[in-house]
Amino acid sequence: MDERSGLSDTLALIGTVIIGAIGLVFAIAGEEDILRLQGLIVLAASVAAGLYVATHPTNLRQEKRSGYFDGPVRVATIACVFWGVAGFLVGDIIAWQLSFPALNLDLPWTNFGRLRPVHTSAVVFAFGGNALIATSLYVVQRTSQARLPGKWAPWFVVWGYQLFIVIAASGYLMGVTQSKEYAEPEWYADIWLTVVWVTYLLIFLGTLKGRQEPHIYVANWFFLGFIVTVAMLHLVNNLALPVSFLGTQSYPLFPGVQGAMTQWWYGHNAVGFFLTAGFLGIMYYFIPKRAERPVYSYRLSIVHFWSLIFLYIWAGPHHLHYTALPEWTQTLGMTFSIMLWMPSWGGMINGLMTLSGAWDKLRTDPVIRLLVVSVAFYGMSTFEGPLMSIKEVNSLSHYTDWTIGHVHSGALGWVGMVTFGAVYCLVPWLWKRKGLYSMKLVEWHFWLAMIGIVLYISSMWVAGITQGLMWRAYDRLGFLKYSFIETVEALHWPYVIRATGGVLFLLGGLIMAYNVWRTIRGDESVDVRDQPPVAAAPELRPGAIAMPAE
Ligand code: HEM
Ligand code: HEM
Ligand SMILES: [Cu+2]
Repeated sequence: MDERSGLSDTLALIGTVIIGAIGLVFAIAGEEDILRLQGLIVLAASVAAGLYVATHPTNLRQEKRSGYFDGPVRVATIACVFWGVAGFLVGDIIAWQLSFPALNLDLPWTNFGRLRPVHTSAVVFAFGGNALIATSLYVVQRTSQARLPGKWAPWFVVWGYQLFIVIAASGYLMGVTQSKEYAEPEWYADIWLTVVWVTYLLIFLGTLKGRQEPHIYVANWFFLGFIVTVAMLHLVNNLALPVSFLGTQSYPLFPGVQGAMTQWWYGHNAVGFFLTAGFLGIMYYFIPKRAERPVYSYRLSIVHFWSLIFLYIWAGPHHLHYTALPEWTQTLGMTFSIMLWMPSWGGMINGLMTLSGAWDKLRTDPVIRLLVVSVAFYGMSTFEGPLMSIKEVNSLSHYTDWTIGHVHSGALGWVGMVTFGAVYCLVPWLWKRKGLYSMKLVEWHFWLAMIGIVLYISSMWVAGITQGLMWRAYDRLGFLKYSFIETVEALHWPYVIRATGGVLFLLGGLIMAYNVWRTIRGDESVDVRDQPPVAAAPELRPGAIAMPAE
């Protein structure tokens, strides 16, 4: 064992001891049951991590010789599938609750209010976040021809992130929330995420620094943009003062309309950088790789990147139309949202046209189909978004299920499908299998998810527009034509249809989990002939990006 690896083991051990000590303090002195319980979880996790580090001393030189650092990527891939299924399940439960309120069961931890953030965090941060961690750490190594730095840091990122998810979700179930959408976890979970995220940034940058390729492939720009911006958003939006360092509650630093603006600057850019930029990184690697075609226009991909990040950051006020926010701010948000349409569609065209000369693969390879359909949904939701940001349209759509439909055309259609495609590519590559266990099952997954999405978003358009029009209907004397409860009753059937779509989408997710499990277990592929040979295409390089045949 050389000196440096000895040092990294010692540092890792010190880290686990510090974290374990913090867990112990919360477990003993926490002022609320939930904080004591979470302290115990942290303590148990650190003890397990500490034991593992202590019994697995490293030999860095030998590790380096073993090539890419893929253990953490494998864990994140499995976590993505696991949390995906969990998140879809909770989403469908709350969808049925909206159709049949009795399903709230009159218990605090099963009611809609607590389960909704469990759903949103599970799908966005746990399913989506693990997909991004897995793909970014996979892609940056391949396109840089370099190994992730450190011995324990990449493991810390992946397991530390899972711990954050467990702390956040257990908190929601027991009623802990700071009531900021998509940023519900309280101060202590936020601090933990900051530590994990900064480590993520450092290992990503470290890999780029050690790259053997002079050029930084465009997917890495998108991943880096996502990591850096999410760090900034997370820090600013979560500035808060805890009531007590041994209690869960805190107060945000920004009051009133400034608080609202900060929240939606965050919320909107969580969409822009988490759910969009990061997943575009996936698109720019996995589509060319799977199709064995160069990116249609590398120049356009660079323009796509810079225009996207420049425009997205200003569009947040479209979430606060007709509020106390100054008029000019709302107009600014609307203007930038409309401009966003262009780079978004430029990117969509770039993704779709990458298939030029390989369109037949759409017929033969359901994995390519998942990836390509996701790009089509990207185009659809980024057309709908600018439309909804126009104040006159928003006056109808805001507060209605139209927004929920828009969210899920992006979330199920774009984020979901592109992730499924990436997972189906990654699993045979990471576990060095000849192919997936079954392509037929991928085909099934594709169709179940597709029909699920169509049911979801079409029912929400109907629900949203019905709701919006009923709310603004007046009678001859100027009275509201409908009482609120009548508008709720009108939504029953659309809600049932949405929840049915959710069942199909969930079934697709379960099929994926089964297929992934059989592939990892090493079961003989039932239809390996129908699959592209694993790792046939050379790695994407700057030159090869234009010419993957090189
Ligand atoms: C089986 C699949 C899914 C079902 C049945 C489902 C269902 C739901 C339901 C019922 C809501 C609450 C709507 C309301 O408050 O009126 C919701 C909200 C939400 N879901 Fe899903 N969902 C699913 C998958 C996903 C996925 C994969 C993502 C993201 C990648 C996602 C992201 C969101 C977000 C961001 C919200 C909050 C929307 C807002 O506040 O405007 N969902 N979902
Ligand atoms: C050019 C791109 C886009 C623009 C301009 C845009 C614009 C908008 C607008 C105007 C709203 C409604 C705000 C309101 O009335 O409250 C909205 C909501 C939302 N959009 Fe988009 N959108 C875009 C793309 C996307 C994509 C690709 C996704 C998902 C991957 C997405 C996810 C969401 C979510 C989660 C919300 C609901 C936020 C909430 O109220 O909780 N958007 N978007
Ligand atoms: Cu937005």
